[in-house]
Amino acid sequence: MTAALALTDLHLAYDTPRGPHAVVRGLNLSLAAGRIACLLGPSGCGKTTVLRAVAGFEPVRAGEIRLGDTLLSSPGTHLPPEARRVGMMFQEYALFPHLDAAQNVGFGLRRLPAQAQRARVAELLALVGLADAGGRYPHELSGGQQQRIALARALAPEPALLLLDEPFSNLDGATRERLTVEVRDILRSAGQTAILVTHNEAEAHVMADHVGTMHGGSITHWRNAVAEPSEAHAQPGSPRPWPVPAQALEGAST
Ligand SMILES: Nc1ncnc2c1ncn2[C@@H]1O[C@H](COP(=O)(O)OP(=O)(O)OP(=O)(O)O)[C@@H](O)[C@H]1O
Repeated sequence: MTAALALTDLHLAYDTPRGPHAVVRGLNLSLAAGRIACLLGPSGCGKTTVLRAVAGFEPVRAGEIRLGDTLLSSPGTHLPPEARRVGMMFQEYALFPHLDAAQNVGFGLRRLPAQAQRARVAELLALVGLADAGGRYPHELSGGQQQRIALARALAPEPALLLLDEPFSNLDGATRERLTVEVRDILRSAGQTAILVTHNEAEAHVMADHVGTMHGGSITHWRNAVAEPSEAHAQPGSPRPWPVPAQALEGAST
């Protein structure tokens, strides 16, 4: 089940031979279940570090990270990555080359009975528009198709939160634009809470409900994105109304 995310007065730092290097200083972010936020900001401002901390790869120096009712991280708490129900789709998060598309998608489902696994894999392949590609190996797929399989793999275990770090940056311009819209519609139809990191402002506004700009270790601006309603979003029963009313601002910054 998708869940709300809250980062409260978050402080993150790397240990270096010269002492701790503070990267994130007092960052606050609040994202309702089913919403997509995007973090924008200059290179080196700490966007990836925030995602790494949410995924459980970096400890928290101060503040806390909560997903739904679960405290994921605080100075005294660190849930391991595999216990967080956080999925990841990263640019460099390549598919396993020796597994076909269906096996890649099913990778995180090995605890399910075989029949349930097969059904879930088929559902995910259909969701990303590659129902017939299950038997193909990564090298037989285009870059855009590989990223769609990577998205299916990330969504398969039904993460409460999905993190996307520059997922389209290896793709050519046209594929990138098309996939941005496709991925947005898939996430919205799944009602998936997600955070996207990108350098591309246009991409941020197409993908996200909220755009946070990072500077100096915190989010200095948080605004609702303005984009055309997607078809998926316009369906009756869609998890969220569109457009998001301007007054529904739900993130804050310090
Ligand atoms: N393992 C590490 N050890 C020490 N410093 C690090 C480490 N990883 C990142 N940093 C530093 O932390 C800061 C934030 O890095 P981060 O990768 O989060 O930035 P970013 O905003 O994602 O950048 P980009 O947009 O270029 O990917 C940078 O100054 C970087 O040099």
